[in-house]
Amino acid sequence: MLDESYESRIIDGKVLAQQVEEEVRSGVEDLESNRGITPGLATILVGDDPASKMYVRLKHRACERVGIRAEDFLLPADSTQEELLALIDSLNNNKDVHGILLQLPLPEHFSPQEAMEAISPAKDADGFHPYNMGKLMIGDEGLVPCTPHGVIRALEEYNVPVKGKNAVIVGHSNVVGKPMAAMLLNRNASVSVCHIFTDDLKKYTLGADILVVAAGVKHLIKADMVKEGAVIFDVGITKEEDGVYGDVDFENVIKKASLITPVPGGVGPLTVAMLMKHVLMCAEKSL
Ligand SMILES: Nc1nc(=O)c2c([nH]1)NC[C@@H]1CN(c3ccc(C(=O)N[C@@H](CCC(=O)O)C(=O)O)cc3)C=[N+]21
Repeated sequence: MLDESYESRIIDGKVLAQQVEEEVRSGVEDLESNRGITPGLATILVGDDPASKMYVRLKHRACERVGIRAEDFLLPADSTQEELLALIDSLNNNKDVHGILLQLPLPEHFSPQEAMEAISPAKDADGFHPYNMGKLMIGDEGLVPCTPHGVIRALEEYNVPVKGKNAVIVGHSNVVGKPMAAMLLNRNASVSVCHIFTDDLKKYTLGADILVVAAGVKHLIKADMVKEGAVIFDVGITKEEDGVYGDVDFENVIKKASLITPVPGGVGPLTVAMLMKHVLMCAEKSL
């Protein structure tokens, strides 16, 4: 079991998420009393993948907690790209819908890129639209992807210095790795992005003051791969019969880390809380 002297090193994502949700709830109340607007999120789920259904449910429950109106749109797995685009178009034109979340992944025969581009950039609560991604790249952070935004929020809450620090990201996905790199660069970290083709991962991770791991490989990061005092964010989730595992060998790595997120209860809840913040932002900017 975990030595209790390490407990203060754990970044509790649930506590941070509660704090963010509290801010959102009060923002929602202000918007309602000042402008008579109740923020609304439309979620689109295509097919009935159990994990995706679970994630959408988590988001709906968060909406309930903060007072955002959530509407659930379900399309059968065998519906067409055209039907999906028609739904997105109707939601783009719906004044009561301020944020649109298209749950990923989509079934094989869809083009997720085309669908995400069809979402109005102003309603892009996920921050996945190329327009919002482009703004992020030039340092104008508005609607940014929720998971990296949550990591930045945690760094701020814990007063972790970023400027001039070595930040290493493992994973170069469009949803986590690439936007995370941009957000850390915007804060003047020296950023390295590693991925599946990196030939000596340890060479990079050993130099990391801030390490963000989003590879989706259970316990990829071992204690001998991290620097003493590193701040570590574990974005991976691997579900097995006996439990949920992160990309970091938490029990051993915590002995070297100064701060570390657990799985579950780390980056996941924070991601959902940032989504709530983004829906509020969309509603505040709506006409
Ligand atoms: N358009 C889109 N936006 C997303 O934000 C998005 C998506 N598609 N597709 C799937 C991923 C996954 N994702 C998670 C959200 C919360 C937890 C979360 O809160 N997990 C809990 C429970 C973990 C468990 O028991 O499974 C935790 O980590 O403590 C996890 C994963 C959002 N995603």
